[in-house]
Amino acid sequence: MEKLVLEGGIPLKGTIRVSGAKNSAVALIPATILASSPVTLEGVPSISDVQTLCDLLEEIGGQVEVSDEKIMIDPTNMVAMPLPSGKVKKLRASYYLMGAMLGRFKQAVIGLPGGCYLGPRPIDQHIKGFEALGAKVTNEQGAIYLRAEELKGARIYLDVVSVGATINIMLAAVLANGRTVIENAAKEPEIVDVATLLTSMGAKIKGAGTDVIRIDGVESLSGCTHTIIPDRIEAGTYTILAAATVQEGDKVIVDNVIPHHLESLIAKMREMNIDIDTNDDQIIVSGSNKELKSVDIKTLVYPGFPTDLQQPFSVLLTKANGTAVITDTIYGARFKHIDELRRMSATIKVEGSTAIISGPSQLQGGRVKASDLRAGAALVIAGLIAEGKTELTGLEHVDRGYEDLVEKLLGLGANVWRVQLTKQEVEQLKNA
Ligand SMILES: CC(=O)N[C@H]1[C@@H](OP(=O)(O)OP(=O)(O)OC[C@H]2O[C@@H](n3ccc(=O)[nH]c3=O)[C@H](O)[C@@H]2O)O[C@H](CO)[C@@H](O)[C@@H]1O
Ligand SMILES: C=C(OP(=O)(O)O)C(=O)O
Repeated sequence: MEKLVLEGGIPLKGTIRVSGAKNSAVALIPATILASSPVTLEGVPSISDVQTLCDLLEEIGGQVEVSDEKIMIDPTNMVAMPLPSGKVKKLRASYYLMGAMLGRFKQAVIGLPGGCYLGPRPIDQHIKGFEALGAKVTNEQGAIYLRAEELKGARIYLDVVSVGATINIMLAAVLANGRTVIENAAKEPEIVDVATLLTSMGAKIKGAGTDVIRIDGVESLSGCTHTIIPDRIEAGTYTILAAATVQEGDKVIVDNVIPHHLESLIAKMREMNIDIDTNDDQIIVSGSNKELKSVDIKTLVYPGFPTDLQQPFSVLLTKANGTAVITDTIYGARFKHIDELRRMSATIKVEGSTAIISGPSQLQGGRVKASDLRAGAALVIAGLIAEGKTELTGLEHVDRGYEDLVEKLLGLGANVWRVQLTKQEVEQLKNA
């Protein structure tokens, strides 16, 4: 086990490159199960969620070859092996094995997923979709059993706009007989990315990126090559980090971005008085002497402000003048990082699904722990703007979603390093 040590207060500048999107990669990898020949994915981030999914595909007989941001997956010899526990609990996106295996084998046994604990994260809409397509679905001792004689296209209205349910139903429907219509579908860019891969494999999908998706089932799907979109959440994290650390006269360039994916964030940052420009594939944050203004944010489904950037953004708000109100309408309990920020001297109150930040305050370095992935990202930013040193544990969460974090931060001039925890520190963490 390791901790990340961050020296606070160093102004950052230069260029930071964004990797392929975690939330696309973790859906595209299971989607390859549906093909009858090898699929190559390009721009795959080297993060632990990707590694875990590749291991799971190997467990069911897939052949996976990884080289330099490229993964070749040969699904030819895959079988409907049950995956009731073990690695499936390490990540949220293992739920995509349900849709993909049901689609290909008409049966699957998959353990309930893990991932960030953000309050309850039900999968009832995924199951409603599978059942509408003709599957019998049961939950037996923490594993979901799915079985269908035949999958038949259906009209499915999602009661909640869900990224996971939209993608999972697409995966199950592409090889079903007839037409499936998903109404009230999620519109996140990752859904479009998955639809693009499936279409290259031969699927017939219309409307991905809108709230009605139509899928006409086909007989079979074949291999192809697909390049993953850039990670808008990683890009947003570094844009926030840039605004928090760049000094007057300097710039931070966040490279390999689709700026359109981050319009809600960019608009809020401009409201705060941050100098921010975009070109085709970069976001440029320039340092200035302008006072940062507090803004309120409310997380919403895409294209609204992403819940995954709420925690990093809360750190930037501790530097702003005035009172900021953050409301998370997607995950009302996504505030575990706030206790740690308070420990670092931030003035923040949490009331229900709202956090109220009074700024500005100068954060102080300290020992803090990441409770989940974006809490970890938030605390990295906090450590970089704090006075003194910060030691961050819980890195297994951060490693799920940020490729080469230390190297990328060093590239901007930060002083950060990873250190092995002592036995005593490991004990202290276990007892905390
Ligand atoms: C691997 C992945 O892509 N994870 C992302 C995905 O998670 P995930 O796909 O799990 O999130 P959803 O979009 O499904 O969740 C949105 C909301 O719907 C609720 N819900 C969802 C499904 C369901 O069957 N029933 C139900 O009630 C959830 O509790 C939540 O309140 O989208 C979230 C919202 O943008 C992001 O924070 C996660 O980073
Ligand atoms: C919540 C997240 O991930 P997951 O759904 O994989 O837990 C995230 O990426 O912020």
